[in-house]
Formats: sequence, C-alpha cells, structure tokens
Amino acid sequence: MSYCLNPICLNPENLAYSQRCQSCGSLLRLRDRYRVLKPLGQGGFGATFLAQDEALPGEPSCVIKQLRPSGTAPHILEMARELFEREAKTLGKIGNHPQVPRLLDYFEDHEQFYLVQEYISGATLQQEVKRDGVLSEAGVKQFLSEMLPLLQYIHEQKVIHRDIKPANLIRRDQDVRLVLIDFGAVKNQVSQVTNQSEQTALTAYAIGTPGFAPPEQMAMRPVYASDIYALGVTSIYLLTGKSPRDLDYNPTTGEMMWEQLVQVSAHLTQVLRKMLEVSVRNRYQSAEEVLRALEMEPYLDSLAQSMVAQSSVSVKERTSLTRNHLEDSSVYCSNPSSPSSSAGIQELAAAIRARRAKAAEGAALQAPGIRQGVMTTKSTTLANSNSTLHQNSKVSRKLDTQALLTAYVKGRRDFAQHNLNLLNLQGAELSGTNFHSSQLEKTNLQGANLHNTDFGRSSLNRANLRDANLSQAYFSHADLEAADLRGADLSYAYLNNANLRGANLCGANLTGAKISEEQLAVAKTNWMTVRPNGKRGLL
Ligand SMILES: Nc1ncnc2c1ncn2[C@@H]1O[C@H](COP(=O)(O)OP(=O)(O)OP(=O)(O)O)[C@@H](O)[C@H]1O
Repeated sequence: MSYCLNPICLNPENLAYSQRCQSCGSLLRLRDRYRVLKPLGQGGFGATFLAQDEALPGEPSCVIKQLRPSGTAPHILEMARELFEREAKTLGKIGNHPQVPRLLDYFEDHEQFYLVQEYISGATLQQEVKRDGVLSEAGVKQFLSEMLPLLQYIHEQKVIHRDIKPANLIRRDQDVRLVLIDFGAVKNQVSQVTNQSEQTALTAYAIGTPGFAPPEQMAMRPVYASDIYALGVTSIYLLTGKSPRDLDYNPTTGEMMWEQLVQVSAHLTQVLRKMLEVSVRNRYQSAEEVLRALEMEPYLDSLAQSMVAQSSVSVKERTSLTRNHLEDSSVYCSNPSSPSSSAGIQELAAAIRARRAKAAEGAALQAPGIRQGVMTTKSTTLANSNSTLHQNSKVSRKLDTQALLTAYVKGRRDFAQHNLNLLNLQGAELSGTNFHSSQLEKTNLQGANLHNTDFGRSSLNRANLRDANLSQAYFSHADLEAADLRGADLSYAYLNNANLRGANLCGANLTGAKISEEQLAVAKTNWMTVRPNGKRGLL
C-alpha cells in the first residue's frame, strides 16, 4: 500500500508504487524518496507513519512523523512546532545511542513539518506483557539493569524524557535490546532558564502520561528523578500487568498501592518503593543511585540482620549500631546524594568485595585483628559484622535437597543468600526462583528447569548446569568459573558482569543473551555454541 500524507485527503489508501493519490492527487513520494506504507498512530500534535526510503538500496523502513496540530490558533501551532523541533534536536543529540532511534531527516515540505527516524522493529513492552504475561523479579531486575544505564546517559546529556512507559519501550527484534521512543515530550537543556510563561504554556501540552508521570511533573516542574518515578511505575506494570489507572492510591499520602499485588524480595520492594516516592526529596536522585541500590541492598539487609543477631552486643548497643550502619550506607538517608552517604556506600561495597574475595580464596572466615563482639570504630564494626554475616548465612541458611524441593512445591520462591553447595538438584523444576547471592558451588543442576531464575551475585563455581533451561535467567556478578554449561539453554539470559572463566559453553544456546566478547573469550565454546546473534559457530 501507498498512503497519502495529505491531512485532509478523504481516501488516503492507494495501490503500492502509485505516483499520485487517486483521491486528492497529491504526490505519494515525500521529497521524492519516502513512500508511506501505513499510519502507526495519531497523537495531539502529529501523526506517525511507517515508510520506506526508496532512495537507499534495499529501501529500508523508517518512521515519519508529520506535525499535525489539532488547533489552528497561532500559539498552538507555535507550540506544536516547538515540541516537534525538540524531538528532532534531542534525537539528533542522543540518537547515536543504541537504545534510541536515530534521527534520519528533518524538513519542511508544502508547509508541513516532517521528522524521519529509524524504524525499530519489535513489540512494545505493553504488547509483550499482554502477549506473554507479567515478568518475574529476575525479569524486572534485568529490565532495570538495561534501562538504568540508558537513563543515566540521557540525563548526562541534560535531557529528561518525561514519557517513560511500556508503550514507549520497544524490544528490538534484531538484538532484543530495549529502545526508548517518543522524545516529543522531552525537556531539553534542563539547566537553562527559559521564559517562564512560554515554558508553562508549552509544558501544558507535554506533561507526559498521567499515572506514569510523578506529581512534580504534573505540576510542570519535571526533574531527572521524574524519569526514575516513571521507570518505577513501568516496573510495577511489568510485575502486575496493571496500568496506574487500575491501581488504588493511598488517599492520605497519594502513594500508589502495589505491594500487595506483587511477590518480590524485600530488597527489590525497598528499591521500587524509593523509586516511587511521591516526594522528590525522598526519591533516588539519579539512575546510578538506583543501580547501586539494586546491587547493595541484599547485602545490607542481611548485614542488619546479622548485626541484630550478634549475641555479645547489648540491645542498646545493637540498636544504635544498626542505625549508624544504615545511615552510613545511605539506605534510609534523607539525602542520599550527599558525599558522606556515598562514601558510606563505597566503604561498604569495598568491605563486601574484600569479603567475597576472601571467601573465594578460601581464606579464613575471620579477618586477622578483628575480634567478635568488640566494636570500637566504624571500620571494625563493618569488618566484624561482615564476617558474622558470612558465618550466619552459612550456618542458618543451609538447606538440603529435599527441604528445598518441598519448599518450592509449596510455593516458596525466595532462596536468596542460602548455602546450597553440592546439592543434587538434577532435573529439578525450579523456574522463577530467587537464588540471589546464594552459594551453589559444585551443585548438580543438570537438566533442571531454571527459566527466569535470579542467580545475581551467586557462586556457581564448578556447578553442573549441563542441558539446564536457563532461558532469561539473571547472572549479573555471578561466579560461573569452570561451570559446566554444555548444551544449556541460555537464550535471553543476562550474563553481563558474570565470571565465565573456564566455563564450558560448548553446544549452549546464547541467542539474545547479554554477554560481552571478553566474557566469551575466557569461556570454552565450540561450533555447536549458538551465539547471541542466533547463529552457530566458533566465538
Ligand atoms: N522509531 C519507531 N520505531 C517503531 N515504531 C515507532 C517508532 N516511533 C513510534 N512508533 C510507534 O508508532 C506509534 C505512534 O507513536 P507516537 O510516538 O507517535 O505516539 P502515540 O503513541 O500516537 O501518542 P503519544 O505521543 O501520546 O504516546 C506507536 O505505536 C509507536 O510504538
């Protein structure tokens, strides 16, 4: 089909490759190169079309946006043009990012404005949820780990998107990456002071989508954290399949009531709660902060627990100690961006890394010079509680094969921070389980169903994962050194930051998996290994 772009054409559908519209006589090729195939949508200011560029070899698809303001008053036209230019400028500036459509052309033709951008072939997250159902905790973590670096990049370019929602996120068929579209509502040049009345009039037409946009954005004062709120609402949609308009709100605080609808770990709940804070002051201030919190919270959680459990410390001491500790680590900090709190996080992260390194080396659990129960300075407190955490988690969270399988059958999915070393779980049904930070060294998981399972930061050293179903599993920071992954289905798994040294990926399926060339270089592969692009061959 060839579609006529004349806004007042009564019968815009024409035969493919026609020169002129049979109904209104307009030329059907825009700028003598773009042929419109079909309309994709119509918003307040413009219409969007799928087109092909006949001037290029292969006639690649593209998206054409045509400025079509609904009113004709000069100031409306002016505002619409401004919004349109904004999208063009923003795409021109940030469209070289792989998760943003490229700006291909921008021009005026017969007093109409046009913007041509890269066509992203794929389904939106809204369509995906309607088609495949809601995501698990691991799925949402993967979503956030993909979106937060993009958000960080956009914000570094001084751009607030202002309309993040499932319908504006397309999972590109070609490489299964998420692409953010619709930059028509972005706020550019955040630091520049604009004419207040112009800005207010303009933003009135571009406040984003009610329910996804936070209160300050609806009040026309968007900030970077507004995008974090919208990302939080999108995560709730992915977990529940419910749009904000289908959710209840607390009449006193205005908070969205979602917690009773989802079954996720305490740490993810805490992160989402802070992303969805009604008050900007209490919300995460940057995408980086959310990323950091996602990686730290499970540790902080058990850190607090292990400290409370410490028998040699009095209740009074324990309470103040826990509070100080949490303040240091900025978990409940009212101003998390303050230098002291971020130093706290770094200090804690360093301690955790040191602890993990020690554990990996098989060093003694208790660091030299640290004595149980004697807590004098901040650093000894930290080190002491970390060693306790390690011991406690080893002793109190050990499960045998039978106990684990029975708990799973009864509906339990959270086995984070457990010691499951050496268990025989061959062929077990364990899909959608949370094994975050657990120890699964030399565990036999051959042929097990581990679809959509969270192995973030877990230790799977020399684990037997042969022929296991690990599709969409999450392995960020997991240790898979020397693990046997022969014939495993790792399609769409998230393996970024996982240690794959010596891991055997012969015959494994890595279609759509998130994994770097460096990681693949240190693993074993053969011609049977299916690469992330879906093709077989040596890596
Ligand atoms: N670059 C693109 N690649 C593929 N599809 C796109 C692209 N940009 C927009 N679309 C699709 O075109 C349709 C229309 O999108 P558009 O951004 O113009 O806004 P809309 O959904 O009509 O309205 P609103 O601006 O209110 O969200 C949507 O279905 C969207 O998924």
